[in-house]
Amino acid sequence: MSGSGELENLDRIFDKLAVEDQIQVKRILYGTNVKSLDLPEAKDIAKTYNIEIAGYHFMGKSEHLRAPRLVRIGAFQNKLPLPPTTPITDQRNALYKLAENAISIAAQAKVNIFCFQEAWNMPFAFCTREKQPWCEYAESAESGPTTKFLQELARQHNMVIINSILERDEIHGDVMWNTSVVIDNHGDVLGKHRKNHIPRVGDFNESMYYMEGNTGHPVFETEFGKIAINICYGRHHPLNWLMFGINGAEIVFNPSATIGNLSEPLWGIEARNAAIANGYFTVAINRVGTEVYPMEDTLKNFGHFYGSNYVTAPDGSRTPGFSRTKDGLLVAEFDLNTCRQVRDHWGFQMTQRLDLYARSLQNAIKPDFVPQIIRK
Ligand SMILES: NC(=O)NCCC(=O)O
Repeated sequence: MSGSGELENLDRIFDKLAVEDQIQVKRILYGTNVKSLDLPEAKDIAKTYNIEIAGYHFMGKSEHLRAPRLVRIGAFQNKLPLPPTTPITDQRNALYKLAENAISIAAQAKVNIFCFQEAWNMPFAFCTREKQPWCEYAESAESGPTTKFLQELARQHNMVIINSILERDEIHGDVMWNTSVVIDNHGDVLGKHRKNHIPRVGDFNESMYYMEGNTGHPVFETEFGKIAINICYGRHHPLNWLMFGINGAEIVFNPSATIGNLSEPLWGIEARNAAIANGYFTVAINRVGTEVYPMEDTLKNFGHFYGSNYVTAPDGSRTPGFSRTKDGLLVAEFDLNTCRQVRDHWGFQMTQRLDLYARSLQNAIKPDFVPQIIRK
C-alpha cells in the first residue's frame, strides 16, 4: 500500500509468490517474449526527478527480406503537481516543468515516440460540470502554448510527441474538442485527432465541454512508424480500434483519465484485446492521483486515477502494469515487423469478413431494422 491507502502496484503482488510460481504466473499472464530493458542513465535522472521508470523489450523474429524496424515508445503517467484550484498559469508552469523532466528522461532512454495521458496539461475538471475556470485551459491545437512548448522539445530531442489537450478552435466559433496533437520529431505539427466517443457515465459526463470528434480515424506516418490515438473512452468501442487498424496503424496510443471504481477491471482487457484483434501494438496510459474539487461549499473527490500504464504486442504478450500511484515513464522497445508476422500467423485480418459486417451494419442502422432472431 502507498501512503494514500491505495495499492501501489497490482502486478507486483506476484513478486510475493514463490519464484517457481512467479515464473509460471508471469508466463501465463504476460507471454514469454517480454524482457526487461536496462536503462541505466535514464534511471539515474529519473531518480533525481522523483519519476519512476521501467523498461521492457518485446523480442521480435528476424526476417529474410526486411530489416527489423525497432522503435522505442515512452508512456508518461502523472498526478497534478499542484491542487486543482491553483491559478491556471501556475498549474500549467508546474506541469510544463514536470513534462520537461519526463521528456529529458525519455531522451536519455532513447525514446522515439512519447505520449502523455489525456488532457495532461490541466486538472481533470470535466467531472465537475463547471465551466469556469476550466474552459480557460482550452487552447489551439496548432498554435497554443502547450503545442509550442512541446514543439521545441520534440525538435531538441528528435522525438515524436503526442500532446493530448482540450482544444479550442477559435476560428470556428470557439468550439472545444478533446484532441491529441501529433508533433513530429522535427517539431512540426503533423496533424491531430479529436476524440470520437464522449463518456456519459457517472461523473464522467464530459459532453458539455467538447464535441464528438470530426477527424475520423487518422493514422500519422512518422519516421518511427505509423501511429494513431484512441482517446480514453474510445477504448470501449471495438469499431474505433478497428478503423485505426484498417487505416494502417502499427501502434495505437490510448491516453486516458479514468478512476478505479469505474473502470479498473476493464483496464487490462480492452487495449490488450485491441492489439490482438487488430494486429498492432497498443499503449494504454492513465492519469494518476486523486483530484479534489471545491463544489457548492463541499469538497468533491472524484476517486483515484490509477495509472497502470502498459503495452501490448499484436500476439497478446504485454508488459506488467505500471504504478497505480506514482508519476512514471514506461518505456517499451519493439520491432514493428511483428505486426505483419502475427497477422500472417493468425490470419485475423484475412478472415475478418468486413464485407459481411458492412452489409449487416447497413441494415442495422435502418429505422425499420428487425434483429435477426430465429424463434420456434
Ligand atoms: N476521460 C474519459 O473518457 N473517461 C471515461 C472513463 C472511462 O472510459 O473509463
